[in-house]
Amino acid sequence: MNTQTLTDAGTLWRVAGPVAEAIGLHARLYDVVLVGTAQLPGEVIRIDGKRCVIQVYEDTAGLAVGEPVVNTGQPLQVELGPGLLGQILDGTQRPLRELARRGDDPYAVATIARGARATALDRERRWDFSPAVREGDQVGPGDLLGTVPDAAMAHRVLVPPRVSGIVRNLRTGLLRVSEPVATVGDEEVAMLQYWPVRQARPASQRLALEVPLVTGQRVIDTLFPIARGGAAAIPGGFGTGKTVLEQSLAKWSTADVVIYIGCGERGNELAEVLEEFPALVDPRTGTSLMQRTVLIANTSNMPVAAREASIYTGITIAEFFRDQGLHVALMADSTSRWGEALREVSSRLEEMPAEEGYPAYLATRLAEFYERAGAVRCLGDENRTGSVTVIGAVSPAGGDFSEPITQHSLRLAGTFWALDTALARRRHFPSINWTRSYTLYQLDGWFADEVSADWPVLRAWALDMLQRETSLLEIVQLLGADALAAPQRVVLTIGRLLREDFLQQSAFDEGDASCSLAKQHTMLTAIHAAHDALATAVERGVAPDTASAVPTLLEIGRMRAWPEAEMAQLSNDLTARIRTQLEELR
Ligand SMILES: Nc1ncnc2c1ncn2[C@@H]1O[C@H](COP(=O)(O)OP(=O)(O)OP(=O)(O)O)[C@@H](O)[C@H]1O
Repeated sequence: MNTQTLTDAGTLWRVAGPVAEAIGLHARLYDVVLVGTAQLPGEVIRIDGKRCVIQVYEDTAGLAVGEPVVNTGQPLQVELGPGLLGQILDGTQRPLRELARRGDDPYAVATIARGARATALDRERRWDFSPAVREGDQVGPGDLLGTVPDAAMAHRVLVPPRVSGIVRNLRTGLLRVSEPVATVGDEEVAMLQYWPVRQARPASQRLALEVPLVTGQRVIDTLFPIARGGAAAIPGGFGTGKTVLEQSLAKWSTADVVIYIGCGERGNELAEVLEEFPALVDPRTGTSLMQRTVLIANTSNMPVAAREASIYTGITIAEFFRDQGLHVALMADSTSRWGEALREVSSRLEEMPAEEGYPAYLATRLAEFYERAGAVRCLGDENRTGSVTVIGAVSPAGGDFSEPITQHSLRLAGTFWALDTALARRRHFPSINWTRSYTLYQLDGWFADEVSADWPVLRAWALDMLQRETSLLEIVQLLGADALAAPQRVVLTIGRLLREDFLQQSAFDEGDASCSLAKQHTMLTAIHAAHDALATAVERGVAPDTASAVPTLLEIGRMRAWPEAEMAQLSNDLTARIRTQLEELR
């Protein structure tokens, strides 16, 4: 290619939906360019000889051939620093509240003016910087320079990757994000740092995934736990409870920071998320959950290219908090809408479609996203560890799990929580199907050490009971309950107790929206003891229906309301009464 005829400013040649082409532009792949007189930001996604193909992050209506296209020479990057927590951003990190405020409507997400500019981090706000080093100290990538209070936490200001040297010109006190806090080697280091979104941030070591992200949801923690730093896929059809589940996870899981990417939901649905999320109360602090949340919002009526970028923007911000030694939970709702954006851009590029019209690189792109989940030892001498756990909702059309996004997510995520339309219709929530879901994370050791030595045995027992119940119910449907032997009828009774009294958990029940691991263990122990007593009675010849009808068994349904402090006592007491009642039967 003759680069001599190309310059940093080219000319618009063709526009098709979110895709534009420029000629005469000297650019590298993934450079950010400003398109047209309106200076709409876009990213070079293909270079064909002298033509640059650009995906544009804003509505391209009104662009005309011949308008200028200017290369910024930078890849798509995000601003990182204090002030991110509590923000609502779009896929290219524009602060929506700030932009909407100028238009006076806080939820007028879709009407933000084209080409509107605002930086993600406020340039005027001052932060109280307390240094943790002294001038003359030698520092390297990831070392702590100092902290500033941000929302409810101390935000660590770290030496950026690839920077090292002697600390000079160290400052203290009130500073703006762009003002240097120190010079390290030859580089001025400010709180504000940039990072290209399509590149994973470095860490010193990836760690094995041995600790769960505790969620407070019984079906998850007990049956299908997710590792801190792991990835989960939540496929579910319309109305199966994806949003409620993701909100419960945001609220109750043991994550320090939550990144929520609302990806291409309908405009009004997202408005609901924007209204609901700030109203969620953080159970740890009693203040708004937004204090430790960053919301990234992209509605279907916003440009598709920005939606494509949003998951990379989100995961880069997540890695930034991970590098500070924090545990981050990133939720994407939903990756299907993101995949649709990819499909639309690809079809405009006239690429050869693969499965269901998605581009052939769908699997690679999804993998690039999921692979950025992980637990790491961070750069720096503080011996910090941090993690990013990715939870991706998938909304397959018609609840069909054989479609490409569900199938690829399944291969990439270690945990699969399959939401079930039939369960949701029966109001069984969370509607996680226990026969189709699974976890590949080996966390039994952690639960045995931290909760109770018999946790793995109880968990395996519960899974087995539920599976046996499912097979037996199929027989009952075909042949009726009379076809079952007495011990099989016991399995049906216990399976029902497990489903109704253990797995069901309403997100709207104040006392039960979250359940501690100790309580989960106590509840399961009580059901297990009830099983043993019931099986013994039936072995002695008591009719299964008579045994299953003892009134104390019904009390198992009240366990979820037991106060934490009294549950051990209440459980021992109930178990003893169940045994006595069953022993008295003849
Ligand atoms: N854990 C839960 N506890 C109690 N009720 C729930 C729970 N999960 C879902 N529901 C009920 O199901 C309804 C639908 O849930 P939700 O809006 O999360 O579904 P969705 O899968 O996100 O739907 P959509 O496909 O429209 O995005 C809720 O309004 C609520 O009534």
